[in-house]
Amino acid sequence: MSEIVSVFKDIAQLNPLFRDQITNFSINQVASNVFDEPDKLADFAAAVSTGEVRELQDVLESLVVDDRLRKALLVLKKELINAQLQSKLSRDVDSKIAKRQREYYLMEQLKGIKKELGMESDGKDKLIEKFRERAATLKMPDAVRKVFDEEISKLAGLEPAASEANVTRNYLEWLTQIPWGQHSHENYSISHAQTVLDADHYGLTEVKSRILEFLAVGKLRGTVQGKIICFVGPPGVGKTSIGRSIARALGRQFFRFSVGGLTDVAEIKGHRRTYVGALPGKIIQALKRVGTENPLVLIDEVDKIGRGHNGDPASALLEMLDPEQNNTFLDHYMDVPVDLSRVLFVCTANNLDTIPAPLLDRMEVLEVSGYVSEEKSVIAEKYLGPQAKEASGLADADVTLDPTTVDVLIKYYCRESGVRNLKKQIEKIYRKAALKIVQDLGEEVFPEPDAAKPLAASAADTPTVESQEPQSNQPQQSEPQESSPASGAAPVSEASSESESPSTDSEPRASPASPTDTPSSDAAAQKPVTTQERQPMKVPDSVHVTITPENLKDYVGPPIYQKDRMYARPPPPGVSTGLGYLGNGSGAVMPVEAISMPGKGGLQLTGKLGEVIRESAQIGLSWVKAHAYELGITKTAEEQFLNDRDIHLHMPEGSIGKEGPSAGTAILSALVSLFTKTKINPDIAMTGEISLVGQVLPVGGLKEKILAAHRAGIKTILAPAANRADIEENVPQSVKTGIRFVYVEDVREVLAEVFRGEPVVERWKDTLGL
Ligand SMILES: Nc1ncnc2c1ncn2[C@@H]1O[C@H](COP(=O)(O)OP(=O)(O)OP(=O)(O)O)[C@@H](O)[C@H]1O
Repeated sequence: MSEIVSVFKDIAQLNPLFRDQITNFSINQVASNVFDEPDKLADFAAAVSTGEVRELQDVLESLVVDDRLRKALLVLKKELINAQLQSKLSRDVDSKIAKRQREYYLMEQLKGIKKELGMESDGKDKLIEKFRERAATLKMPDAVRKVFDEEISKLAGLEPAASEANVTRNYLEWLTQIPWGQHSHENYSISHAQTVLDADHYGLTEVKSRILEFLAVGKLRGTVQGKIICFVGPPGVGKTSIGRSIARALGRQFFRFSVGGLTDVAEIKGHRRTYVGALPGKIIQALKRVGTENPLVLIDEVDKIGRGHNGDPASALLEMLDPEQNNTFLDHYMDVPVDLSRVLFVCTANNLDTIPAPLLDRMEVLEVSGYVSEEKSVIAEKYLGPQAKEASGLADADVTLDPTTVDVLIKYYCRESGVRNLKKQIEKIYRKAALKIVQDLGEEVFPEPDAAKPLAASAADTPTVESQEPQSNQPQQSEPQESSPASGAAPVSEASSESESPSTDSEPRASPASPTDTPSSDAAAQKPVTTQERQPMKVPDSVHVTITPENLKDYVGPPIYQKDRMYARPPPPGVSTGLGYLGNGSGAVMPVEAISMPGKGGLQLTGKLGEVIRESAQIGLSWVKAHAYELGITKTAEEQFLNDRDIHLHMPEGSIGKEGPSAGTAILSALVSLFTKTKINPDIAMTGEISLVGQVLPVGGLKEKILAAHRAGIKTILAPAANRADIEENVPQSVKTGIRFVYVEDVREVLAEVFRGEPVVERWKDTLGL
């Protein structure tokens, strides 16, 4: 019974909503189906419809409750709930629709009013008009024009707020910002190019003349299309900056990007438009940035391009650079062919070995080799020094970097083949000099007028102070402005020239000045803001600074290299001098050290040596063992040698990896020197691969090795005979000056030269045929 009562209660609570419509009808229906006592129907219906619980209970008690009634009542309750829900839903929907309609109606009215007033046209129309205007100025190829038209009509049909409209709009932005058919006027004048190249770089004669040849061909052909120049050389020799100079000489726009460590193809070919945040690749971005179809694009570090899981960027680069296919370069984002054939591509690399072969094949390689000390000092004097002086604000000051100081810098601070480090040191010197001058002369000579004024303004809490200040300064500034060249007036002129810009600024900005002043009632809480430009300050003529070798330490700290050479002269037996070629494209003088100690005939190798160089050491040792008697190491041909001793061979500067076979002759000489207890003259350096029977085989990287030897003051170089032509033809005479070259085919010739006049050679004269 209690269950029935609770159902009745529920019905009674739901009921008032449906009093007039559903309830009576349903109850009558249910009642007529369920109850046998028709006279009680009316009472029941009335009780339910009024929701009077007590009455309901009374009615209920007077009824026979059975299963039929229970079921009937549950059906009734369900019906009521459904009906209530439906009515609620339809009411909600109705009110929402009404609200939308109202909003739409009002918005349309608003648009109409704005249009009438000429306040704003439809944003989309404006956008489409902008794209059309842009496209009209471009010479789009037909295929591109077709895509453009399609995209425009697509945009026109889209609701501006739709995400698809955003994608289309971005695409059209890019499509209309590619400089179709727009190019800068090119200048193939040889004399102009010569002037520009000489103004930017010292030396590099070979590179410059190759560039001029390239221009001459361009002049005759009317184009330099189909050429990819690649500058190869050690770091800091000017590969990137000469690329910039070529652009300047040709009158082309310049864009540079580096592909070092790049692993994602999308960086070059772009993302597909379907991705969120998709962008075109670097070259399309370059075209957009420079706004011409024929820029010079410099691709840095092409030898360090990576290989990711996401495709092979080198192949994408090949597609971009290859003159055969780049007139229809397809960027994933743009999805229309873009003609890159007018772009002049210049690549830079430290090492040719790691450039993918198909790419290298299409390049015109120009070697930019390192500099010898004399070249470095001219570059420092004529280029780096003046640039650094100007950059430090000392252009007109009497701050002199003595030429002898530059020599000391080169010798004890910057021994590498490039000039980047030298440039950094020179910049450091001028920066330090600037600080010293400012500190020594003090704030009276170089006052901070700007900082003082806003502070005073806020302290005095008068908004007018600031606007008065420029006025009061205005008359002052005109006198010292003229007298600024006068020595004593320098600091004053600076103070006044600072205030010159506010005075010119203050007039047109008189009105914006007052709003900034208004809130200055609580000026303490406000950060002082200014539109004034700082003016450079002049160093008084009374200041004279000379950087000499003696005071150099105050500017750049103690020397990095303490000695001219690694060893005191002459080094002990077991030390020879090799010439190495480092992975970054520069050469280096690399000593080889060998010692022996009690042991069992083992060979220990250290100095971060690669597989091939370890093999060279094994070959060298085997050769020495095999010829121990002839060399005078053993007394008889049968005598066992090295049974009770170990050898340790080391190549200093262990942090630098050493690869390749070219240290063979130096290793062998070090071993012979060790066993015969004969010293080797450190002025002799050598390079060459050795074979087991004692042949000396050709090696690479000679130009850089000779440059390094030149910088280290080496007097004699022993090189493989097979490299003679390479050295005589390809290495500039200036680099070879002062060095004697000995070309060798066999290790015996090496030993004869290295130990000339020593007992080891005397003993061996017959075998050597001396
Ligand atoms: N012959 C030169 N004359 C004048 N300045 C030079 C010369 N060679 C190099 N420089 C200067 O040295 C600096 C370093 O050059 P740059 O950056 O072009 O070196 P890089 O060869 O591209 O090095 P990396 O391989 O590390 O990229 C530049 O400021 C450049 O102007």
